[in-house]
Amino acid sequence: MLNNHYTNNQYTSKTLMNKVIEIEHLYKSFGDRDILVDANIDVYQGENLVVLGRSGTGKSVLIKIIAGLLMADKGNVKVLNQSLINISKKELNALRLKIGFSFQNSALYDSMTVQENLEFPLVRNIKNMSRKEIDKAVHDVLESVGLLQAIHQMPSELSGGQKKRIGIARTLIMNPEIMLYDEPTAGLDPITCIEINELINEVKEKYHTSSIIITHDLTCAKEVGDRVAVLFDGSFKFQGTFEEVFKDKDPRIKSFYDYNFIEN
Ligand SMILES: Nc1ncnc2c1ncn2[C@@H]1O[C@H](COP(=O)(O)OP(=O)(O)OP(=O)(O)O)[C@@H](O)[C@H]1O
Repeated sequence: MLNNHYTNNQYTSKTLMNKVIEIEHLYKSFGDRDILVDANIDVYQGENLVVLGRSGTGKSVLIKIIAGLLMADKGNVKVLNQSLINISKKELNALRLKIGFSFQNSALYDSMTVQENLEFPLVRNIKNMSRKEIDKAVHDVLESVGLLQAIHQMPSELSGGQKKRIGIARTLIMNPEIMLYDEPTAGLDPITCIEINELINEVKEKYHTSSIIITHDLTCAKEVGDRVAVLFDGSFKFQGTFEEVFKDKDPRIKSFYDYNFIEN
């Protein structure tokens, strides 16, 4: 595991310097269903932004747009100072290398060992790496996620939490500037959730990433979120620190809280 000493929710004005993701007046519909309707949100360098919202409100759609996997209908989306509107395929491919996407299901290749899964993005995207360099990168990233011992295992031999770690490692091996986590603690037991929350904070510290974390888990939101933004009816209605947002007496916030049993 990483060995660092930081305080969660360390959120200072120093963080609020550079915007790494800028979303202005974003619209996205599927057929006649409006999913994102004038959504506005920024992510600042070095912060963990947690996005909360009920099922089907468009949280995954939002991060897929940021990762260039879906196109916006309207609005401005800028990632690392690059506008995604009218971006060329070549520019998008280059940008995607700087974005790590941790999928809900970890998205590992079942027929490959952990080592092969981790090598895959390197071999595919970086030419001229020597065997020694690849081995070192795999070793280092596995050490970072605390799973060096799993290097020769198949995904089917891993627990849900271990798969999640390897999925995160596979994105970290590319040294991304931005991490997008889609429900990183979904389906995990409470202890493993705590470990994944710690890992998300450790990744931020060690890899200097800026991240969006989508979750329904308010403990996760509280532990990893420098800032929290809540999506309702297609746009962000509440933003602030966890404490600021959940101090709000708005019934929409209260109903969210009532379904999560955490200490205030
Ligand atoms: N490619 C697509 N084509 C058509 N509809 C889609 C597509 N992607 C998402 N949707 C719809 O958009 C809506 C928002 O989906 P999204 O996956 O973003 O929800 P979510 O907020 O992440 O929900 P959950 O918390 O349950 O994961 C859903 O109704 C979904 O069915």
